[in-house]
Amino acid sequence: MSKTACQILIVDDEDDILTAGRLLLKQHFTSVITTSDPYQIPAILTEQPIDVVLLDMNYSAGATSSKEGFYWLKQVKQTNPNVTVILMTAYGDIELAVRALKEGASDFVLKPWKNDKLVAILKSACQQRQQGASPTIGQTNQGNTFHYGEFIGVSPAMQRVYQTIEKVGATDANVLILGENGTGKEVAARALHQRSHRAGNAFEKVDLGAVSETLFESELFGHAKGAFTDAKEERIGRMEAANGGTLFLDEIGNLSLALQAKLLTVLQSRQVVRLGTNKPRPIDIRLICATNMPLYDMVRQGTFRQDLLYRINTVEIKLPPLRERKEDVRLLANHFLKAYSQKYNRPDLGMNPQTMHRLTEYHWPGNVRELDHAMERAVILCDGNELHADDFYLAPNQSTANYREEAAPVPTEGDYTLEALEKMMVQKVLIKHAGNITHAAKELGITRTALYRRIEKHGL
Ligand SMILES: Nc1ncnc2c1ncn2[C@@H]1O[C@H](COP(=O)(O)OP(=O)(O)OP(=O)(O)O)[C@@H](O)[C@H]1O
Repeated sequence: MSKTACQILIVDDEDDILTAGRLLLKQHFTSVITTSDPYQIPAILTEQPIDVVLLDMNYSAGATSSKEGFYWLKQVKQTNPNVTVILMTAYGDIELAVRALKEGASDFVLKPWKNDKLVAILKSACQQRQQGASPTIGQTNQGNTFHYGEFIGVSPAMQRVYQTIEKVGATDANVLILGENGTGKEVAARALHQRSHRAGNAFEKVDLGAVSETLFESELFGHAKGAFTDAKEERIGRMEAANGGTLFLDEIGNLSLALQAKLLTVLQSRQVVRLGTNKPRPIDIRLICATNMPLYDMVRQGTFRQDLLYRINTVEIKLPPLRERKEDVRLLANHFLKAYSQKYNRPDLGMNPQTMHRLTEYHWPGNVRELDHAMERAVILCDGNELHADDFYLAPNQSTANYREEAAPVPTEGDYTLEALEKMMVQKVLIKHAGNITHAAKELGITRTALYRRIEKHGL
């Protein structure tokens, strides 16, 4: 096995860790130096061409605050800003590790480490040093497509998303995913779950925008038989169903203040009480929340509880809108074109450069979901073997362009079919809520999925 050309320094006060690390890493890297005395760090870095420092966060006996780790991280960066630092931290230190990443560490490993994982992290760090750039995650040479799990995209903004998912996926940290509709928040939540030790257990998604105020408690916490009129059977709630796994609360920004208080109580106590009972039941869940609403503004306006926000946002992932990553539009368009030409048996279908240009310039208010649906519709409706911009029915670029009032065809007498009326109603409500799917669906009394289906059906 050829070794990676890389000089690694391990700093830890426990000799056992140093020995285990040295024995493991010497098999994979050209040079491994160890020290149990962090005060030696500046001298070693000055005398030796160290590429990567694997640094423990606590040194004094019994210390757990990680203060020393931050101090030594700063010393390493001051002595040689180009050295890559990987921190070693105990399992519960996730918040500190996140802070360390902000302060210049490149990555962290949980102690006790898994040999394969540690070697992979260090190999990637060494490669990064050699290339002088941050590594791209999940790059595969499949034509001109770039995959990271289910995600497609090469833009720097998406690279940052992949890197954060890699770093926090394996932990139990609560994650808040922010982004417009259709940017991939659920894809990100599933990717986090798949990378966690909970991957073999449930991934329970609750769309809080679709749960009514009255059903919230029985849906989330469960109920006993007879707890209310329709409670014919005992039922466990979604929180208990997620036990041992991940609970994904989508559209958390839609919760009323009263329900926010109820949710917070459960998250703080880590216990649920089924409606109609008084027995608390412990829950072990990893919490991921998502919303397209401006939670920080809502806290300022008093419509979202600050204490709840701080409980759910240990790590934040922001999914960028598609219009801000034009390079990804190209990749996604090619990906969907390939998928739908296969699905609809149109193997000769192609797209000219002008059409691709129009797609990259379009503002995609519905983001990746809209591009996906637009491509499917274009593949189905296109007459020849070349897709044209007209096949996509792109509205002029403006934020609510898809739902402009003048575009709403008012049914004329004799045209009062249910279909026509439904289309008019959906369009009117979308206009009223400036294209906000959650609000429009709520007003129409249907789920967001049902609304998306109707938007598709009526070509809105
Ligand atoms: N980067 C991406 N690559 C490939 N497919 C993507 C990407 N982002 C999103 N998608 C696809 O777009 C659709 C919408 O994604 P998803 O449901 O995760 O978005 P969302 O942000 O949760 O939307 P909403 O806020 O409306 O619930 C899905 O079909 C998903 O697979």
